[in-house]
Amino acid sequence: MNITVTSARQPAQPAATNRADADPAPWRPSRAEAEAAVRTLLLWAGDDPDREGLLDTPARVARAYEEFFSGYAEDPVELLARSFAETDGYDEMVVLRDIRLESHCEHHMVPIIGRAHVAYLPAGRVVGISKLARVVEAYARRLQIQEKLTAQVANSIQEVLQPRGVAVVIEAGHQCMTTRGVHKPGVAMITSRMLGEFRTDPALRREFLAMVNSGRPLPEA
Ligand SMILES: Nc1nc2c(ncn2[C@@H]2O[C@H](COP(=O)(O)OP(=O)(O)OP(=O)(O)O)[C@@H](O)[C@H]2O)c(=O)[nH]1
Ligand SMILES: [Zn+2]
Repeated sequence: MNITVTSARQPAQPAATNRADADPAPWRPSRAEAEAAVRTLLLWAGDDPDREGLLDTPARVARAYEEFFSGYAEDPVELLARSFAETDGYDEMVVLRDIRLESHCEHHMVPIIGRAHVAYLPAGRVVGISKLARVVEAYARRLQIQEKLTAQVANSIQEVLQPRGVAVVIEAGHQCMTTRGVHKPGVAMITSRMLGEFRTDPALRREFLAMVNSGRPLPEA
């Protein structure tokens, strides 16, 4: 594998620099520095990073982190920018239920696994449904707390698509509560963010919640 070693502090280039929810890092270490940090953690855990089984582990962990945290390079505004107006006046709720969610808790950097349900009430334009799942993914693949993740997904859809309302429910298990700390398996954290008509109209909110039928067992981690 080719590793480019650079000691220069590179300014991070978060995609959404114009947005209030952007999380700009002041600089990013090089790949080699990231791998060296993993080596330090292996030593600190009590193992030998030079034994055969661990030789490639720093590089593997760096690659895994690239995947886990690829959301920093995604711009949800861009993802939602393409919308369609030819809907013959469709103005009922559009619901995407059971979007698998894989995120990492910002306190312990361990997985948050669950599902998201996203709905909006079109005001003229609709968006490709995969884009709603991509927005969930763009925010989930960052270090998160569930409340912020839920708000970010709803806010970005509202801001870009400007529908009559947006509803987001996220149900997830936090491995920082199951594999460490308080050790309580089977606990689901449920968060919701209702905007526009979903916030002001209780019947609409009930209709959405009935459709998503939250509370079923969470997906396996
Ligand atoms: N509100 C909220 N809390 C979270 C989320 N993910 C993890 N937490 C909690 O964040 C808290 C961090 O608390 P601290 O006391 O600073 O950390 P800690 O000593 O590791 O806490 P314990 O997990 O209780 O062992 C814990 O209570 C976690 O359960 C989340 O998405 N939202
Ligand atoms: Zn945690």
